[in-house]
Amino acid sequence: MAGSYSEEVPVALGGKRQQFGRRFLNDPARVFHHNAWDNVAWSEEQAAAAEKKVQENSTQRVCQEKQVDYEINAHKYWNKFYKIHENGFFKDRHWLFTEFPELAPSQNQNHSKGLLLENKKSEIPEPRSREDGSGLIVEEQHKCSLNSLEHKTQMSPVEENVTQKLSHMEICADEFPGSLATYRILEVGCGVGNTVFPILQTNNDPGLFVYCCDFSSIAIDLVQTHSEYDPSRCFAFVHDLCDEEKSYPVPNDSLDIIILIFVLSAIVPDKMQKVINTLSRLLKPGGMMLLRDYGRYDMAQLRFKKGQCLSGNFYVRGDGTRVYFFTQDELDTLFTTAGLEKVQNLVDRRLQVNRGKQLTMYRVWIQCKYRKPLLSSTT
Ligand SMILES: C[S@@+](CC[C@H](N)C(=O)[O-])C[C@H]1O[C@@H](n2cnc3c(N)ncnc32)[C@H](O)[C@@H]1O
Repeated sequence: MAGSYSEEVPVALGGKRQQFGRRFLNDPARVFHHNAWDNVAWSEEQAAAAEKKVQENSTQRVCQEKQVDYEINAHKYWNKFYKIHENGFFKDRHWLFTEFPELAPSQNQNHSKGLLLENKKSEIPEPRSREDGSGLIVEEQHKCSLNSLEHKTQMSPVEENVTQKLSHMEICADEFPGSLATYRILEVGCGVGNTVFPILQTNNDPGLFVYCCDFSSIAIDLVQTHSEYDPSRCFAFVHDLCDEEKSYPVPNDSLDIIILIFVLSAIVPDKMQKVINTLSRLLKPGGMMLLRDYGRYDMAQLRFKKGQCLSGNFYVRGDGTRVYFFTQDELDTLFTTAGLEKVQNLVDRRLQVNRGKQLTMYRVWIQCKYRKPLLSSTT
């Protein structure tokens, strides 16, 4: 229900940072004057009508045999999707850096270009500070690096032993792609790279490395053959988020940011928690998980017909791909159970307007940022 969300948008409007744009529909008569209105309040009647539609379209569930097929062949349905649409879908990313400035945190800061990458073993870069406070970690790393330099000048036998062990660890660490990077971002369920390529274009931090994965090999092929795919800055790989046997190509505690954009909703609800737990382990202490996904009663949910419902708020589209519609509380539980702390959990209610056809479409998206504590005990 619209009213059951713990609304944080008004807080954001109250002076800190404006979320999701500034065009408000104060006069309903002006609805067709623009293509979209931000932070639209839902009336009680509208919320009740949405609830009724969901009850109606959820009465008849997809049979068990088909449900199993959608689960075990999920990657095949997405492969089919990308075979048909290639990179023609999910392109609208105008909100990416305004909503997630963490994806390009250093754009206004003075970096000495490539310092760490070029001189990793001999020089120590200046610590950076970040708006979101995660600069603290970088400063800690800086201190550690300085300490290890001091160790190199006068070492006891015990220290030498430790140093040998450390340098062995360094060699192991060097074996993963992007191991020399200072800012590591992983996008899971990246599709054809509609987020990855804007990040690579916009974030010119020489220490940046972007990992991205999807279980659709066709999508990953499209990323890898993209003209802007640069293996020295990016590593795209096929990976099923639900496959617990398969590990990620990065160590635990190594990522600054993990992005999930309209991907958690594509996963069967009873596997979501394990996915978030696993991803959470990959984050550095202080690292953040960023999510944008479908919210409960989004227009797309209300449009489903009877017979497309798999389980509560989980549906299958005509092409065999699946989608879940979240509440803020559900997402909060998923992230906090994985040991992360809430930084942001907002609902974005937008009214999109087709002025030609005089149609109104109520969109509901949820946006979350959750941070791994500096002293963490992740599951
Ligand atoms: C709605 S699309 C979003 C794609 C991309 N994040 C974007 O915004 O353009 C969902 C993506 O999640 C991927 N996906 C779904 N389930 C997955 C899983 N279990 N493991 C990895 N990727 C998955 C699909 O292949 C698809 O590319």
